[in-house]
Amino acid sequence: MIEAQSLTRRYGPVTAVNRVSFHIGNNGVVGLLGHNGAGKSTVMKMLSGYLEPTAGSLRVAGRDYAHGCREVQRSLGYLPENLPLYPEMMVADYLDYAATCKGIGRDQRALAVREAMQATDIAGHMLAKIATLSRGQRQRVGVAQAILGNPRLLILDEPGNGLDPEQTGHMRALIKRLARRATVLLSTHIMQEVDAVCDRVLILHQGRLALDATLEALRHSEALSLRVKTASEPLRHALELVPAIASVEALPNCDEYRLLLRRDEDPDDASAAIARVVIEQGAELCQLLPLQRDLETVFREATGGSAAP
Ligand SMILES: Nc1ncnc2c1ncn2[C@@H]1O[C@H](COP(=O)(O)OP(=O)(O)OP(=O)(O)O)[C@@H](O)[C@H]1O
Repeated sequence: MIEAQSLTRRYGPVTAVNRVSFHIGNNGVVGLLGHNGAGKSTVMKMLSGYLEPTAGSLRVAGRDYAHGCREVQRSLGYLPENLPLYPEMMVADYLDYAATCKGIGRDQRALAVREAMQATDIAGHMLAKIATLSRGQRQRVGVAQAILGNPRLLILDEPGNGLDPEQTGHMRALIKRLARRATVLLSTHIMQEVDAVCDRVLILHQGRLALDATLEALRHSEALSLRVKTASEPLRHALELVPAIASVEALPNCDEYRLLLRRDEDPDDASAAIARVVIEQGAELCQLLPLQRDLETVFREATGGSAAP
């Protein structure tokens, strides 16, 4: 769906996005992460055709942006960071207007507006003036205009902004539903959001792509947690002799070990060998499970040690 090659954008002397390349296929949710000023919004503005790259190439839905992006713009939905809404307009009128701007035909418009309002749970406010809406409600109107006409590509710049916990849950469920038939690229500062909805993340750091990986790969760690009824020194020594294990760490004040596997060891084979050793040592096995890396740590590593945004 998206092919970005050496995408670069400068604002005068500032290089906001620096030779960023990535490919995104059809469907699924890709999270764009990074500290404030990392270049996320600039990437999204270029993808939506709102900003031209200074250098590099961009193909969306098979079309090269160098030959114009009007056609693609009609088939994508974009929620910018600060969507300008017309405060004096009613929600339904605004969405009808947005549908017109998107080129949705008169006969399709009412249905498209109704579907978008229902999906974002804003139908109850359809006759309210936008000026009277709360921040979260306005955010939902913003998402509603982005999904008008069921676009195949959705670019959502911080869609969770200003939502209460209940609405956050609805928004995440909506994004997952939309991702069954569209590619969703969203930026966020919230790690739980990434965890809850994303299949893959792109981490930007100072305008460069610092990491591009699936959540599954990111979470994978080569460590296992072992809990036994009673820890002992002989058990620890026996574990150290298991060929698949690189190191054994006994956690203080509990009967638990953190076992780091050697590179490329199969965790299932290693687990079977560990369970055998525990039994041979006469210890009782309470728990043996793979440890997952937390996303905060992954983010810190990718951005050179600074904490999650
Ligand atoms: N119109 C502009 N003119 C000049 N510099 C800009 C402009 N827009 C963005 N920048 C600069 O480009 C860099 C990237 O900004 P961008 O808004 O893309 O970052 P971001 O990752 O979206 O940040 P945030 O998380 O704060 O929204 C920053 O250094 C910013 O100051």
